[in-house]
Amino acid sequence: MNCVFRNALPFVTMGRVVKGFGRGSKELGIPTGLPFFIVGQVIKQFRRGQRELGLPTANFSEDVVEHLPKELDCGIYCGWAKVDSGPVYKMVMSIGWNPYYKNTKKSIETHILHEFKKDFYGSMLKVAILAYLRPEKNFSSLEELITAIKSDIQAADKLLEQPEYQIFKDNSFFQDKNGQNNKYINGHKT
Ligand SMILES: Cc1cc2nc3c(=O)[nH]c(=O)nc-3n(C[C@H](O)[C@H](O)[C@H](O)COP(=O)(O)O)c2cc1C
Ligand SMILES: Nc1ncnc2c1ncn2[C@@H]1O[C@H](COP(=O)(O)OP(=O)(O)O)[C@@H](O)[C@H]1O
Ligand SMILES: [Mg+2]
Repeated sequence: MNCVFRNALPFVTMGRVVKGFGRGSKELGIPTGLPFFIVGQVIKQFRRGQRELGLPTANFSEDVVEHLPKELDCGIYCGWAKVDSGPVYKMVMSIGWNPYYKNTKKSIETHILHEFKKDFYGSMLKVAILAYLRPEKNFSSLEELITAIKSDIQAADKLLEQPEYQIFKDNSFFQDKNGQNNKYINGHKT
């Protein structure tokens, strides 16, 4: 299974920019290049999400992090996510160094707005990153970090209800064909 995913990675492709995505602006310091689609394997990290924050984050493998295009700056984002061939759910995502924990490696972590019955390490995670919420920050307490993440979740929950974000839920990127996405393979239409 590992091998199948590794052969398919990195899988990072850019999609069509639709009306309402005039957010990317160098003057405002907001990243351009959205929406962004990523698929990769979920790996084990520090387990702080579940154990310390009560907010698990599915972390992408190192190959995905290494091949992330420069256009996608560090920060907090939201969009849609799908685990293996499951349903598409809302998600919030952190891309960066987790300044509160002073990580030495960059990570891409997705918290899915759904209660899963069990962990899904090793699964294939697909994400459509649609909107930038804020830069990553340091906090003086764990409670402040948790409050900030909960506020991101609320903001994402509301934002993703808007029609220009809803359409991505049905994007062909998320559709399975023989267990694989055959429409885009490593950025090439098939
Ligand atoms: C929506 C969201 C926002 C986050 N914002 C920050 C942040 O501003 N600063 C920070 O240090 N970490 C931030 N994080 C990352 C958490 O610190 C991280 O998810 C936690 O350390 C779990 O890491 P682990 O998966 O390696 O166990 C954020 C995570 C999410 C999901
Ligand atoms: N709603 C969810 N969103 C993201 N991951 C979840 C969710 N529910 C359960 N998980 C599981 O929790 C794991 C992440 O927990 P976390 O404490 O962040 O550990 P790690 O440091 O290994 O990423 C995910 O890899 C996944 O298997
Ligand atoms: Mg995590």
